[in-house]
Amino acid sequence: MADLPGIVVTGASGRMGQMLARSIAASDRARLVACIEREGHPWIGRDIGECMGGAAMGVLVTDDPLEAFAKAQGVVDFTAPAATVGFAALAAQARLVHVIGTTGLEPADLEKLEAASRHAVIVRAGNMSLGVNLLVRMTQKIAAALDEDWDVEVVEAHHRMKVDAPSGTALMLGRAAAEGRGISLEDHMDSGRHGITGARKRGDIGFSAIRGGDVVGEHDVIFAADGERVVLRHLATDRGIFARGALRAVLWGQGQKPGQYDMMDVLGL
Ligand SMILES: NC(=O)C1=CN([C@@H]2O[C@H](COP(=O)(O)OP(=O)(O)OC[C@H]3O[C@@H](n4cnc5c(N)ncnc54)[C@H](O)[C@@H]3O)[C@@H](O)[C@H]2O)C=CC1
Ligand SMILES: O=C(O)C1=N[C@H](C(=O)O)C[C@H](O)C1
Repeated sequence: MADLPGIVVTGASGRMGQMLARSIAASDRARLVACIEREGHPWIGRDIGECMGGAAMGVLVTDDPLEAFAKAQGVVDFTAPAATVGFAALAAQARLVHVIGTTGLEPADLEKLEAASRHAVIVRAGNMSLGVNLLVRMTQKIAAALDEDWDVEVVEAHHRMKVDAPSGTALMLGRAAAEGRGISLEDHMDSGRHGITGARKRGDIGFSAIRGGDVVGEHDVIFAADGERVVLRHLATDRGIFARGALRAVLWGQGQKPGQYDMMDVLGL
């Protein structure tokens, strides 16, 4: 048991944090060694199992990442951009594998992650599920096979609490379509239409976001031509799919060379 990699979960009281803490504690391939929450959070100093309304797990929630990272080989981080950038610097110092599920990162944040990845392994993906990563590959292949007579639209739906749009997954899918077409997403992205937008620009990749209720995550990639449409769809109904991917990623990252990786590397897709 002591030989298994020790894993820290950040944002432990969150929707994903709780799912990750449960999944890692239940795994026979890793040990949950600490949970982190932000300073002042009511769970600090308490057992994570009891905080989640179950039996004690023997793992405390702390607001001190240095103390937590000192006893770990990996950290799984689904929090918020500012928190993730801070954790990346500390994980790099401690040479931990840092698995990042956080979305909504800006270019300046990505530069800081790039700097951290010179010293340690980072695995980052806007979606850690096997199904979505397969869909990304399919999107790339279909986009490569179709010309600009086929308009590409990415439509996503999430729960009412989600704070970023387009979702990380929608961006992965849009980027895959752009790569398939051999164009840059940044130059062809059409997001948040409103008012007199004018006709759709040929070759653009459109994004629409729905927010409501408790939707875990739904993504459609629509290829629309005159007279026909191809629709690729992924429906997430259980956050366990993301936790499974994240656990696989943190185990895969052990022993890899420092650098930035994604779920395509982990899954060999
Ligand atoms: N890549 C993937 O497969 C997935 C990514 N996500 C992303 O993960 C992130 C979190 O999602 P949810 O769990 O739904 O959000 P949430 O809001 O339920 O949880 C975030 C947690 O992070 C904590 N946190 C914020 N700043 C912190 C800090 N400085 N130190 C420690 N803890 C801190 C918050 O207190 C909160 O408990 C979002 O960016 C979301 O888009 C969510 C699901 C799957
Ligand atoms: O915030 C969420 O919930 C999710 N976020 C990720 C995203 O932005 O794509 C992954 C998943 O769709 C759930």
